[in-house]
Amino acid sequence: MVRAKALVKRFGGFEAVRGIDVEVRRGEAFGFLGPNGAGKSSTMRMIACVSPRSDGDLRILGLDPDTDGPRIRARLGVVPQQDNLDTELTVRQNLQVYARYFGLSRAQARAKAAELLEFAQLADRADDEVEPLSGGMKRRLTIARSLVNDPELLLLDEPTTGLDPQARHLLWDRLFRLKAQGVTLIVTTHYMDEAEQLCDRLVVMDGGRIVAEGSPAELISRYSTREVLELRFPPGEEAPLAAVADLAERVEVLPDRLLLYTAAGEAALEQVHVRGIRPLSSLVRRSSLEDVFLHLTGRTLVD
Ligand SMILES: Nc1ncnc2c1ncn2[C@@H]1O[C@H](COP(=O)(O)OP(=O)(O)OP(=O)(O)O)[C@@H](O)[C@H]1O
Repeated sequence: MVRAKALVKRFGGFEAVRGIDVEVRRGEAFGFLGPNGAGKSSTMRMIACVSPRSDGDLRILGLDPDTDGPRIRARLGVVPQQDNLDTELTVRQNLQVYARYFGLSRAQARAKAAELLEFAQLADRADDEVEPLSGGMKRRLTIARSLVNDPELLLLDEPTTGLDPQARHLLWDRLFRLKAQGVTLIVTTHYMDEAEQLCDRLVVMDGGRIVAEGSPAELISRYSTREVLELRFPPGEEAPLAAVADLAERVEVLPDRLLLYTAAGEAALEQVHVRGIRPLSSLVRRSSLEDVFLHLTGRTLVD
């Protein structure tokens, strides 16, 4: 669906995307995970054919965006980072008018809007204005609108940023449904849990480069241990790093806590107690993509 080789995006002298190789296969959910400024949106905009590449090779659906932009765009759905719904129109009209842009007849546009209202679980709000909708509803409507042309490939830039947990889960559920229908998804996100939930494969980006690639499970087993013991200490107090360093394969020091990477978190915690170390709180959890990112870059995803 997408093949990028040594893909570069420059803004003046600044390289936002610094020679990345990416391959997205039909039917998969593929993710770009990284912190703000990693180059995710810049990459997405090149794939969406709205921003030309500066260098390297890019094929979308086997076509070249430089020469075949309109043909590619006709087969894509794009959900931008900011909702750009038409607030002059009702929920239903947003879908119908957009469907007409894509060349559907009036009757086809009406039928398509009805189908997508069901999909977005907005049928009961069909004739309401857009403005009073919740953030999650607006997001679902934006996604529904991106589907009017039955796209093979759907690009979602930070689909759930700013939404509450319930709204996020509802939205993920809609995306799972699309995937089950065979739509290929490409998602950018700085939420590790979103990447873990949604993506079959992903690349971790930082500073315009890809720093790791694989399935969430592969990345976690390659770059982290099975478990993590988190120890929190009072603010301003120096964490007893030397006293715990031998209890883990690796220790990360964050401003408010120590992270001990180990296959056996409970056993390590027992030793912490045996040694008379008294953290404010402790937690044993499974490793996540956040730990992968921390290991690869020395920074947390959301600072
Ligand atoms: N139009 C532009 N002109 C100049 N610099 C830009 C432009 N768009 C993006 N950049 C810069 O390129 C870098 C990558 O930005 P990009 O938006 O691709 O990152 P991102 O990973 O999507 O981050 P975010 O999560 O904040 O959207 C940033 O340093 C950004 O300031």
